[in-house]
Formats: sequence, structure tokens, C-alpha cells
Amino acid sequence: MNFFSLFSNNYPIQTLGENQEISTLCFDSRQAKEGSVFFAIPGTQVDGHQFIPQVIESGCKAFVVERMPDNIPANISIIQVKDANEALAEAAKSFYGNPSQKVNLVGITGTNGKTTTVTLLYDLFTQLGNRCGLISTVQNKINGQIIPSTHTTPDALQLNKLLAEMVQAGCTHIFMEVSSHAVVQKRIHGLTFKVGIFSNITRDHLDFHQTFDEYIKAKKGFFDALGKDSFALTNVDDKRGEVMLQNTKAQKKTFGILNIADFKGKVLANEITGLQLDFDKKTFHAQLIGNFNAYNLLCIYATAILLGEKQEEVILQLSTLRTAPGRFEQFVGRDGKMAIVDYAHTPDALENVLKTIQAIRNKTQKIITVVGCGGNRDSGKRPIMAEISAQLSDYVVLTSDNPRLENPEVILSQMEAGIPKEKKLAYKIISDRHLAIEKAISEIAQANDIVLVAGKGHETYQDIQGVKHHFDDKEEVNKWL
Ligand SMILES: CC(=O)N[C@H]1[C@@H](OP(=O)(O)OP(=O)(O)OC[C@H]2O[C@@H](n3ccc(=O)[nH]c3=O)[C@H](O)[C@@H]2O)O[C@H](CO)[C@@H](O)[C@@H]1O[C@H](C)C(=O)N[C@@H](C)C(=O)N[C@H](CCC(=O)O)C(=O)O
Ligand SMILES: Nc1ncnc2c1ncn2[C@@H]1O[C@H](COP(=O)(O)OP(=O)(O)OP(=O)(O)O)[C@@H](O)[C@H]1O
Ligand SMILES: N[C@H](CCC[C@H](N)C(=O)O)C(=O)O
Ligand SMILES: [Mg+2]
Repeated sequence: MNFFSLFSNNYPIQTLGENQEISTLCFDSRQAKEGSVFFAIPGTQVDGHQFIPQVIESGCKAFVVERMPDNIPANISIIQVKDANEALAEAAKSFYGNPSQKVNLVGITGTNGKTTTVTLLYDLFTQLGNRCGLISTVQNKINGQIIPSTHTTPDALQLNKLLAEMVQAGCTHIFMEVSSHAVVQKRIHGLTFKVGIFSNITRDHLDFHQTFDEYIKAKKGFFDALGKDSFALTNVDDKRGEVMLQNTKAQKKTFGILNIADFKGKVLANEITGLQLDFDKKTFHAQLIGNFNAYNLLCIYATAILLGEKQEEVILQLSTLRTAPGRFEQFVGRDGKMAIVDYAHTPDALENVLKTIQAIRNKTQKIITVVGCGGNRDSGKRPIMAEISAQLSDYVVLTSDNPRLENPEVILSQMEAGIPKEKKLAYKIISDRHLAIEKAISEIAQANDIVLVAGKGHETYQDIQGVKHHFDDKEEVNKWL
């Protein structure tokens, strides 16, 4: 491919130098080599423009920049653009042959429920006989083949490459998570979505977005960019459900349990054995637990109908779907003690999960919650998550999640500040997560009690000072049950 054909004619602000053959695209100086195009991206930590001299030394001769560098050697070609992140997505799309246009791409955004929904959509559509692709926090999948995932939504380059591999493998349906970071950083810019879904929005990620309004605006950006041949599907029971679709050109569709909606659900029963549901007047049993999963299932159902699947077959398959890894996974010990491992790492998720446990337990069972909050992430949610845990559990063990580069004791004291006065006797701080789970299960819980281990779900590591140590909540609970 040649450098100048990465962009349409009027896209660059200016172009300097000769056109040339290129073989790879990159935005990290450490990966640049002869034949690469280097995209200089102003990031949250450093500005990629500062690496241009060393990238030139590595033999790379083609650059995409927001600001023209000084002293450019004669054999270098440069394209100047307004937004390097957006340009990266434009270029990735043409480099990989515009893969999203060749499939039914479904994207979901929302604070909670994205991984659950895309995982179940992937399972459902596979069971209905389609070849599918999955892009999620837990893993990526190409028709059954697992590819490890590093982000909820990969960067534009990885993303278009993955989509192209899925197209190559014959996938007709691809289900992906769209994080708010991905919208702001234009990782999804230029993709053709057949369906865009909004699940819900509550507090999270204010370290990145600063205000809740900015966070809403980021998510709305996904729907603003959908084309008229797409569907925009929203949860009308969420306060921001309608706002999300305000400026979209896509065909608007709604789902809801409380409000009038195109796809209407009812929860007939929410029990430890699952949900009894009514979707568009068809009743069925689902193995997933909790009202929040009724929303996930309803939006999966709506998506399947919008994509032309038959209602009866969809309902039949919905009842066979199992929970996604690390989402409300239950483990039972010999003395009837139960542990639930769940990825609740936002106040809303924690509240939903704890209210679900309250609703399905018998009243003699006590609830013990083991919970922590991640470092280098929204610190405002720390006291709120501790307060919710204390209000909705009989006993709380505050512990470490992924401290990352922060001091775990500081995170824990910020959490502790949220514990209400009247709950002072019903919590403990055990910073070591191994020990916290051990004590909760073997000392605090009595026979038949329920221990919720929240925050890390499927994760198999604990990130301490940038080093990932093996840690698996499921392994830990099984050790002590
Ligand atoms: C805050 C954030 O989103 N950061 C992402 C962003 O990095 P950044 O803007 O901080 O980049 P930077 O380090 O300042 O570097 C700027 C530029 O200089 C380049 N560079 C840097 C160093 C060097 O030596 N040479 C060089 O060329 C970098 O490659 C980059 O192009 O762009 C990077 C490349 O795409 C991402 O890997 C990185 O994700 C970091 C690791 C991260 O932790 N992101 C999380 C917060 C995230 O994205 N989460 C969302 C949502 C999670 C959810 O709710 O599910 C997700 O989608 O995963
Ligand atoms: N529809 C929902 N509404 C509210 N909470 C939910 C919903 N679905 C799942 N949850 C809760 O949120 C947690 C995270 O769910 P999930 O991993 O599906 O969300 P996500 O949006 O992918 O999160 P992330 O932003 O980390 O990728 C679950 O473990 C559960 O506690
Ligand atoms: N995708 C989420 C993951 C949080 C998981 C939790 N275990 C933590 O480390 O905070 C985030 O980046 O905020
Ligand atoms: Mg996710």
C-alpha cells in the first residue's frame, strides 16, 4: 500500500514529501521500523511527537502528525492532520480493507453489563448457527478461537486488525464492547455498526472524564456517529436512555421493563435458580440471576430480533445461556457456605448485586462482602462503594483490588470514610486480599452464609506497583470453602 492513499484527498491539512510504499502502521516509537508509518499521538502521559527524532533513526520515513516538526530530513514524508487519534482510525480502516462494513457489527456502551451482554450475544448467535466474533474485557474470540484481550475496546489498529481477521475467518456477526475511553480516543472512529446499544450509565471513570456530564457526552458520541442504516437500541428505564439517542441518524429502538418500549420485558420471578421472564408476551426461564440480568437478556433479545432472528428460536436459546466468566459465579462449600465471585467494581453494580443477593437468600443467611477499589482509577467511588457494602451486607471486609501505582492503605482509608457510623462494628480492613477472602469464608461466615467477593471477577492477576501477580478470586474461594 502507499502512504498517501491511507487518507481520502481532502482529509490531510497538508502533505510534505514524496509518496512511498508502506508495510505497517504504528503509534509507538518502540515498534517503528523501515516501512512503518508512525502516528504521533498526544497521550495522557506523554506526547508522541517527542519521539519523532528517534523514530527517524529507526528507519521509518512516513509520519502522521498534528504539529509539523522542525529540521525534517529530505527523505521523510509527513501528513499533517487535525486529530492524530482520528487519523489513526481512518488509516487503520483503509489499511485493513474497511472490515466493519463487511459484517453485522454490534457495539454496546454503558457503565455496566457490556461484557455480560456481548458474551451472551456471541453464545446466542453461535447457537443460532452463525459464525461470530467477540471483542470484550475478558477475551476476544474468532469463531471459538480465543485471543487474549488487553483492553475493553482495543486501539484502532488492533481493533481493525482483529475485525479483518474475523471477516477473513468467515464471521458474519461481531459483538464488541465500546468503552467511553474508546469513544473519546476515537478507537472506534469510522466503524460501521449495524446496531449500537446503550445499557445504562452511573458513576465511574471520573478520573478520566472529570465530570459526569463529560462521561455522558462521551457515551452519547457513539450514537451521534451511527449511520441511518443502523439501529440505535436504548434502555428507556435508564434516566439517560432517551438522551443518548437525541442526535442519532440511526433508527431508534427501545427496550424496557418499567416504561413503554418497543421490546418490553417483565420479571415474573427472581430466584436463586434463575429468572422467570416475559418478553413480548412469551414466558420463559433463564439461568441468569438478578433483575439487572433481565435487562441484559432483554437487550440481547431485542438485538437478535432486529438482526432478523426468529422470536421462537431466540427465546428457546435464551433459556440455555449461562453467565459470563466472573459475573455472579456461585461456589458452594460442604457446610452450605456460598461464595459469589462478581466483577462489580462500580457503586451501581455493587448495589445491584447486593440487592439481588438479599432478594434471593433466605433470611437466616448472612451476607459478608469482601470488596476493594482499584488504584489509579476514579477515587470518588471508593467511599460510596464502602457505604453500599456496609448498608446492604451483614459484615464487610475492605481489602485491596488492583492497587496499581497507589498505596493500598490510602485507598482503604478513603473507602473506610464511607462506612456509616452505625456500621462501625460490622467491618474489618484486611489489606492482603488472600487473607481477606480466607477470613471472610473460614472465620466470619457461618454455615449457609453467603460471601460476596466483588471487584475482580474473571481477572487472574493483582496489579501491584505495575507488576501483575497471579491472583484469582475463584481459586481463593475454592481453597477455603
Ligand atoms: C488512559 C488511557 O486510556 N490510556 C490509553 C492511551 O494511552 P495514553 O494516552 O496514556 O498514551 P501515553 O502513554 O501518554 O503515550 C502517548 C503516545 O506516545 C507513544 N509513546 C509512548 C512512549 C514511548 O516510549 N514511545 C511512544 O511512541 C504511545 O504509544 C502513545 O501513542 O492509549 C494507549 C494506546 O492505545 C492505551 O494502551 C492506554 O490505555 C491504558 C493502558 C489504560 O489503562 N487504559 C484504560 C483506562 C482503558 O482504556 N480502559 C477502557 C475502559 C475500561 C472499562 O470500563 O471497561 C478500555 O477500553 O479498556
Ligand atoms: N445491566 C446491568 N446493570 C447494572 N449492573 C450490571 C449489569 N450487568 C452486570 N452488572 C454488574 O456489573 C458488573 C460488571 O458487568 P460487566 O462486566 O458485564 O460490565 P462491563 O460494562 O463490561 O464492565 P467494564 O466497564 O469493566 O468493561 C457485573 O459483575 C455485575 O455486578
Ligand atoms: N475496566 C475497569 C476495570 C476495573 C476492575 C477493577 N478490578 C479495578 O482494577 O479497578 C476499569 O479500568 O476501571
Ligand atoms: Mg467489560
